[in-house]
Amino acid sequence: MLIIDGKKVSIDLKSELKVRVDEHRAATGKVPGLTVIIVGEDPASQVYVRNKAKSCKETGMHSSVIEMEASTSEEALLSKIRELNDDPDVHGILVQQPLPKQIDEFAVTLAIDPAKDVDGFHPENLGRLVMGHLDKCFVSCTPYGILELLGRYNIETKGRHCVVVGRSNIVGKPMANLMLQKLDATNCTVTICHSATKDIPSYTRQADILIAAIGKAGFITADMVKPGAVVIDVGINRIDDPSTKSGSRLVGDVDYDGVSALASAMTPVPGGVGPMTIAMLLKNTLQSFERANNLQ
Ligand SMILES: Nc1nc(=O)c2c([nH]1)NC[C@@H]1CN(c3ccc(C(=O)N[C@@H](CCC(=O)O)C(=O)O)cc3)C=[N+]21
Ligand SMILES: [Mg+2]
Repeated sequence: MLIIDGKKVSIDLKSELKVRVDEHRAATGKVPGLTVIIVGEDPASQVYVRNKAKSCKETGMHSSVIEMEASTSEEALLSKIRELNDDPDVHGILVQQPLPKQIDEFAVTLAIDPAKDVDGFHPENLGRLVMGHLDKCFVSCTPYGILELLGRYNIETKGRHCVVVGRSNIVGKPMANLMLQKLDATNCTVTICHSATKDIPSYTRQADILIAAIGKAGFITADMVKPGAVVIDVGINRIDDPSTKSGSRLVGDVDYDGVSALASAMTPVPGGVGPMTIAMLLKNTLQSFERANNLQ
């Protein structure tokens, strides 16, 4: 079984991005800038925000983090976003989700300038993706990272059956629509399963490429997978494990030990899709900078 090493690919990709950032700095004196807004103090969110800032530094990009209190009003957040929309040194804006319940996530998504929406969540970006205008949009980072992995590992996709389990706006829907496009690492027949699907295993067992984005630890078991399938695990679930120092560990949506015995290739958790999500965020931020400065 081939382990699809997202950690390694993300390191390669970040060093490729650094070369371009260094060239831009030398030529223009400017570098791409990413601003992350975090509202409240969710510890998991803080870990991601720190990882993002660290990766920005590694690639020579500028990063700033704006921390707002959990009680922040929607209007205060929207006004901060408008300020960043107008700031020419900010090329990417990311508002960490989930947001506190007094704030409407969709209103926030709509407020971000689509040209700075490096998450690819704005309907203009998701709409362009669905219509296949990928050169003019931002592709949401997790699906984009999975595409990059399939491409770099030369996974055969054309005409094969891709089953996506999960229909979120940030993973399942963009992922399924990408796999439908006529590109090198896509061009699949696509099925989407979700919480109301009757008999999910009857679909997953038909998958040549199975993408699990359910948010439930170990949901995909060996009996649900066709021998030889390529299995992509998007899940990031922290579960209790008294045998570890921290008392918990990260597992995916796929039962790794069972499924790895019959899959032909598989992403691990951690070290699979997660690090690629961050690398693609930086790639999108660089792309935004290049568009803003007519460097493409
Ligand atoms: N507006 C917005 N955009 C996001 O992209 C976004 C978000 N909100 N909210 C939270 C989720 C989650 N997310 C992750 C990114 C990287 C890892 C990652 O690097 N994971 C490492 C391990 C990290 C660890 O050890 O905790 C891995 O899988 O190997 C995980 C999770 C981005 N998210
Ligand atoms: Mg879902």
